[in-house]
Amino acid sequence: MSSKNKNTQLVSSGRKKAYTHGVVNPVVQRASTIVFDSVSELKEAAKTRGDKTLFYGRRGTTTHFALQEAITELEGGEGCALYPCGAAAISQTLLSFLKSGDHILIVDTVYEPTRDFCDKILAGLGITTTYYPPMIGADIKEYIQDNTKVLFLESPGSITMEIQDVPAMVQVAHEHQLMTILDNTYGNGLHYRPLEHGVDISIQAATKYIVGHSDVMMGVAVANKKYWPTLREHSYLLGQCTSADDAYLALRGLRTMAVRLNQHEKAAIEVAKWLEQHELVDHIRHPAFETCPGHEFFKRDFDGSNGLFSFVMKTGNQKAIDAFLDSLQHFKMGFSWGGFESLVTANLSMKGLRSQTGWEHGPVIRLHIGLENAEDLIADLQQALAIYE
Ligand SMILES: Cc1ncc(COP(=O)(O)O)c(CNNC(=O)CNC(=O)c2ccccc2[N+](=O)[O-])c1O
Repeated sequence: MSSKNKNTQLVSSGRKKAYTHGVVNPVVQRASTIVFDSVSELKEAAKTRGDKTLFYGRRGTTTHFALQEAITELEGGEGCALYPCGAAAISQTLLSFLKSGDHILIVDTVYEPTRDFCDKILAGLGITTTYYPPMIGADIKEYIQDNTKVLFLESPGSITMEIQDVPAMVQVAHEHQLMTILDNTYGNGLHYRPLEHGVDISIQAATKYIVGHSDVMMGVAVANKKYWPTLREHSYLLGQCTSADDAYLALRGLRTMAVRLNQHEKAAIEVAKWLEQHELVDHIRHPAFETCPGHEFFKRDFDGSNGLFSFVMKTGNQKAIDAFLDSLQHFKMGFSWGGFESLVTANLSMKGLRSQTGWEHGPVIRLHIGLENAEDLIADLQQALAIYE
């Protein structure tokens, strides 16, 4: 389904009368205990307790069911599991399908806490990880071992924004009976739907664009028909649940996600174009720009971009970076993105963030372009770059 049709879907999905009781939004149904009036009623509920049936708080309530339905439709899957944050969605999804002795392939540009989870938790469970270069494509087959179970992708990659050739890699993975999981926080279901490209499970930090207001932590994982039953049951056994209030706020964010993303995309391209011509900037790492590795795959596979991109300075040192960051007024330093506010993070190098790919460029500055006026953001960058040396 194209993104423009998705606009209507984002307004109408998850609004069954059973969830809304006749008003526009779902009710906020907070619960631990669900009570039953008879043994037969309890037995009936137990039969479908994992499938949007009121049974126990940990299985969710109608508020959760409404959000799960909407995100399942957004990503085009069989079912959606909810988690307390994006990192939990990643770690608990991996734990749902791996056992000691297994081996996994993780893209080298993966979000750093995902790397830490693999190196510090999975390794301790006897699960080994190999990181692969993001642009490897079908040559991923060279990395597959007899005990490899999962190919994990994140496209674009964190901070350096490389877009992967997902269909080519997924084809090789499936030829070798691997499960494929993709961190789709950037693609958000509106601009990229991994399951349409053969991926088995799409994960998002709903914390970002789905919630869209920097006030809820949440993760979501949408699986296809083959993997949904296991994901649903194992996320339950791992005790993964979220509050009805957060589910309500995430669904509320979803309703305006298309409109917000239009503005994020428009302003980010305007700011990136201004930075592209700046004498201190080496190149732009925005998927919609030819200077971003994998731009050809973005053009082929994505329906749009958002407020997140990086740019690379020709030169710089920590002192210059710190002075640049401190002088910014509208761009705030903070560990997240996808809300209405503009944010900035900077890395002098990619040391410690990559193990398979070098970084032969200058400092990387990552921006999240919020909903402020683009001219104001450009003026802010202009004055901060003026003192950069
Ligand atoms: C692609 C992707 N996938 C998962 C998550 C985690 O989501 P969560 O924050 O809801 O757990 C995120 C979180 N995004 N946050 C950021 O990128 C901000 N930077 C960090 O969180 C970060 C980066 C490097 C090292 C440590 C951190 N950190 O704050 O933990 C993500 O970008």
